[in-house]
Amino acid sequence: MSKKIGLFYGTQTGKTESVAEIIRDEFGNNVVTLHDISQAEIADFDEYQYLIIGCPTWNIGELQSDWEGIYSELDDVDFNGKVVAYFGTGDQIGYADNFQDAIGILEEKISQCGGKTVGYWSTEGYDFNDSKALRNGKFVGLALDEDNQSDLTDDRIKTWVSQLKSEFGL
Ligand SMILES: Cc1cc2nc3c(=O)[nH]c(=O)nc-3n(C[C@H](O)[C@H](O)[C@H](O)COP(=O)(O)O)c2cc1C
Repeated sequence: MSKKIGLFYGTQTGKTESVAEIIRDEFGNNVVTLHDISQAEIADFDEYQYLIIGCPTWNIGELQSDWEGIYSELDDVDFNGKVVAYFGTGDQIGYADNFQDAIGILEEKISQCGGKTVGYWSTEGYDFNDSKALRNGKFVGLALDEDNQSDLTDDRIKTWVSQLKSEFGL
């Protein structure tokens, strides 16, 4: 696996960061480089053809604050030719009407800027009312719920990373 993948995540209380590390380790072979979006610059996206974007949903349907801060600058990034996967952490019980909204918001923007989305994920096994992260009945990326279903996280990551290896063509 010689291709490089940049994983850009934001986190408020550390859950999305922990998940990012598990995803990196699951890929193995040092293919994934982590970037905390609070430390990253927009030019860092240019380094990669393959991207993984991680964002928790905060404040009832909002982006995590560091992603919020960089959101308008995403318009200046040329995502054409880039293959992009998304994962989020959220709380399907506490925020059932806005579960995982953040990855839906980011995917909409990045695909408008040319990114090709991969890594769609079934809604089977979740219980929520609504989400901006839905596309044709699927989540736009891996939906994790550390608040209510942390016991499922490792298996979900294993399955999704295996799917991504194939979709990235690694
Ligand atoms: C005030 C507050 C608002 C939240 N809003 C949402 C929400 O709208 N949708 C959702 O799915 N999760 C929501 N969550 C849950 C967080 O997204 C979840 O705990 C997440 O794993 C936090 O990730 P982090 O530790 O990386 O910041 C909210 C949590 C809090 C405390």
